[in-house]
Amino acid sequence: MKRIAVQGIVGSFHEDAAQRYFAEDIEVVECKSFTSVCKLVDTDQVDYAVLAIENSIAGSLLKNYQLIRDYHLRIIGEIYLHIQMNLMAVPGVKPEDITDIYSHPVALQQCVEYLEEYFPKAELHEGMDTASSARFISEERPTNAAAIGNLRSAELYQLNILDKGIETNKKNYTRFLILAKHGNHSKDANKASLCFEVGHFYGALAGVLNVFTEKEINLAKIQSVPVVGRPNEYTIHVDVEWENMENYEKAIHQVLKSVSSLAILGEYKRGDISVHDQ
Ligand SMILES: O=C(O)C(=O)C[C@]1(C(=O)O)C=C[C@@H](O)C=C1
Repeated sequence: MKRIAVQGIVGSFHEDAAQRYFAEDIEVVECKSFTSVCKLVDTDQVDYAVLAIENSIAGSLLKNYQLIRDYHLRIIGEIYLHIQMNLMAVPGVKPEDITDIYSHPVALQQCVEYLEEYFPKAELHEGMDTASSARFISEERPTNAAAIGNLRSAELYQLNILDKGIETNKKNYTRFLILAKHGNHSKDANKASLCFEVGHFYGALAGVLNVFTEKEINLAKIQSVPVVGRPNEYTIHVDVEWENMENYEKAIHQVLKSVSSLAILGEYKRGDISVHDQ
């Protein structure tokens, strides 16, 4: 059985992403941090890891870009999940009783408008993940606190749903990457994640991006990530998609001539944003 590391516990969105991506019996290895998730892959203690990389409301998880590079991990796939957030508490607790709310920081960010409108005075507590926040509420049984998470965690930890769909925007999607220690060349790859650095002179980045245009490669995402210890310097991460693999290979060949370093983090089959709606 494949062993998959995720940050958080059973009932978290990461666990859900792992179950849906592999769609077979898997052993989920619960971790306390994104760093320990990456360490487990690096030291061969798990086969794969699932790592959130961006959310359509909260934006990119920059630290995770850095971790993938630091641990030299390979991206072998991706999955998008439609994220719905819910307010939950132990039975008997009413919205007017709530003074404290627990969840993952990214989940809290996704509900900021709702929290400002309905719970402007509540103290927000950042937990390891949404599911452990739900479990905490379930174990401690506070009469003045609630957690934010998915419906599955409410069910698993026997909490009452006080409000459903509290995220700021209903089109709330998180993209998760599937990571391994070694990449495999996938024949049905139609997307790649690359990173590179360019010099500080005019047109340096535009020159690289133009290569993709010329070769009819779609630039799906561009993200600059600070180089730690070198202020004002960035690694440029791009996700590119193609119809014709040959065009992609030619583009890479060309790009190599104008960047100071290029790493292909992974070539994989692109995930479908609408498939895994809750
Ligand atoms: O807290 C969880 O349940 C998670 O899986 C973490 C996480 C994240 O890291 O962004 C995953 C998906 C949602 O965007 C909210 C939180």
